[in-house]
Amino acid sequence: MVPQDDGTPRADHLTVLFASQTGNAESISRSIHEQAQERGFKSSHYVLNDFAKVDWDKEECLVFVVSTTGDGDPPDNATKFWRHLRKLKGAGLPNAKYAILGLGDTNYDNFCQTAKKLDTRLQDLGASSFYARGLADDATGLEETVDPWIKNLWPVLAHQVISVPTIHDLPLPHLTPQETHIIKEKIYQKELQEERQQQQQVAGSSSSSVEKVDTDSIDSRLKALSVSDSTISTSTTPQPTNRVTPATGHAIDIDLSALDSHSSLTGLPRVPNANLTLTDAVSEASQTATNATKGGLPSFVQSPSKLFLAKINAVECLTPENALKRTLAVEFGFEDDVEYLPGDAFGIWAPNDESLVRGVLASLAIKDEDLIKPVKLEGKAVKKANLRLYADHAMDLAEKQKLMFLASKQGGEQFNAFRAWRPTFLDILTTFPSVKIPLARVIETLPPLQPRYYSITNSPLAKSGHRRWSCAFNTVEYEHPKGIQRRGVCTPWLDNLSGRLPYGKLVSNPAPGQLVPMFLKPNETKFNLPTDSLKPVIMIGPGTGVAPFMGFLEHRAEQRRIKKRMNNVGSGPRQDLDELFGEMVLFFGCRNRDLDWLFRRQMEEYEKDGVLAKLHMAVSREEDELIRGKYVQDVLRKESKKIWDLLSTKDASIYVCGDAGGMAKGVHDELINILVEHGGFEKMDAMMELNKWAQNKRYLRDLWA
Ligand SMILES: Cc1cc2nc3c(=O)[nH]c(=O)nc-3n(C[C@H](O)[C@H](O)[C@H](O)COP(=O)(O)O)c2cc1C
Repeated sequence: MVPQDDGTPRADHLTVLFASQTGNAESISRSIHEQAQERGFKSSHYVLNDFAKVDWDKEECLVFVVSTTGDGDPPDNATKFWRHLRKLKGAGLPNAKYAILGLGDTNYDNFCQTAKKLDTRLQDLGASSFYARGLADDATGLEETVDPWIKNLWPVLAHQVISVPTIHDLPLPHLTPQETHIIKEKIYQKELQEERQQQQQVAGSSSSSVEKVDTDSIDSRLKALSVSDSTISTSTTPQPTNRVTPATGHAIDIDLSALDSHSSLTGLPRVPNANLTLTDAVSEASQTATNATKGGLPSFVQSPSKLFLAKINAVECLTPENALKRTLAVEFGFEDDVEYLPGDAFGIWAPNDESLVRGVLASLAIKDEDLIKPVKLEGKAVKKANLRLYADHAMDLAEKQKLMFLASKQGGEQFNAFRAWRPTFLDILTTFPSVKIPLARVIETLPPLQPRYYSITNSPLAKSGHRRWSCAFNTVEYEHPKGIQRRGVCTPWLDNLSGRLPYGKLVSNPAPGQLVPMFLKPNETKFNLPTDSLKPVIMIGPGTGVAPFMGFLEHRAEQRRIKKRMNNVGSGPRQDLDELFGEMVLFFGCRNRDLDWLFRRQMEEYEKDGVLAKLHMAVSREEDELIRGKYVQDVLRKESKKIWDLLSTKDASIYVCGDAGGMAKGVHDELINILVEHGGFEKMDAMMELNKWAQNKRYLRDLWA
């Protein structure tokens, strides 16, 4: 155990174990393990029969996800473990603290027997439970228990296991909002005046104030955003019309070989309760429609913080056709002033794909699209209880039988295979075309739309920075392993709104009149520039992980500009900029510099102007990759001496943003190596030191799966 700042001892890692017959417990436990890693816990994942790989004497924090099979029996991949557990004597596990999530089905007599027995046995062996046992019922839908159990596990786990924080803590501004305002007032007064004049001129020549582009010298900012040969144009993109072609769904093959026509299906979930009437749904929809015409949200959606209706100021495509990923930079503008910091993010409420909505309407023979708009039609988690509901509404007997089979205990394997296709709601309707579900039931059984989050890439200190947010993202469109094209919700929507621009093309005001509902998501960790501006900043962000760092760099450029101007007013002593601000070092990674070096021009300019002390590139698919280093962690290794100097002599802070998997782990390991190699730490001490830095917000990570 490791004593923490608050004196509570915590384990240094977490072990997630599972027992699963048909794959549910396995995938749930894997998801817990992956989420734990994303949240900065060191976590391992084992099937229970591999118990010998676990050092039971040392294990201090265990999470079990176990199902029950047969007649209250443990799954096959836990039987060896079960025997081992029976043989253990006395208080064999005095140090262990554990949590158990059981999966079962109330249609069986021995509901969640494995979980219950495991709980009792662990207590007998001296282990103690640190979190209430969860028992999920496949009859009503596992997710009803599993989702909240996992959600509430994290805060409890934080008291059990040490972690490197990855979600944002309270923001700590370099300048307070008041200071920002005062400085802006003084320095920008003239510029703001010019800007207002400019806006008045444009307003005078524009008939609609809503469609008016924020003329905050937009062309110059767009140019600043763009690669040098960008073509800037104002969009003539056609607006979404009612003539969108309905999408076609994919019929999914279901293997019925295990369906024995003589035996009956058991373990069927209960049909979800019907609470919503069509009258409610219609009134909900009319409210939504009213809101929608105002550019607002469906009425049931609670925006986590104040909602802004933003215009799309500009869009630019940052990558050419032959790049692996299509990356867009988008700038949104709004009329209110908003206080935020580089490192903050914003959420967007994007609508369902219009053609998908139309496909569903056509399939269910419904006209009123407002009714279907607020529910999530893209598929991720198909629920057995919903399939059971659809079976009740299938006109065709063969389809009804297939749906019942998928929802039953006997069809467990086929259900998992079906779910692996990630079917959209339209795919389900296409697979079972005779299903005609009443609209109210569709609305209440599908989950609501979710916001999507993006890191802000600009600074509030820049001109009109408090009235615009920029971001950069890869458009999510991919081929599912089964050969189906799948796409995200928000990124293709924004891409389509701007007419799917080619590389190097930048469009201002691409969707006149289109208002995008969005809200600020302030940092919850201190993933902001250090309060002490003299502290060096080491930024590690390959791919779109560089997004918040572009905000950091613009902020620092503005801070330097403000100081420079201050140097030129009044009679005080001149200050050397490099003495006022610590070094900023960026480690950026891409595949090929000609294809996906995002924000290249800005990075080069920042480096030339001294804002960025050094840009370190890692390129993974170029011939000289061996010279440069393939991944950011390779380049970190090459620069290890310099990094150690910044850390040991100047108290530098480290920021990592991007993929929670390989990259974050590789970087973490490399930082440990640096501490060992140059700082003389033992490996274990180096790990502890990094954890301490994470607690002190000197080592910050903003990661995604
Ligand atoms: C053949 C079979 C027998 C089952 N027996 C039980 C049981 O005795 N008690 C129980 O609570 N659940 C029982 N279940 C339900 C499963 O535990 C439940 O469907 C669980 O989600 C399966 O998880 P898994 O895929 O990880 O094995 C049984 C399921 C099957 C297919």
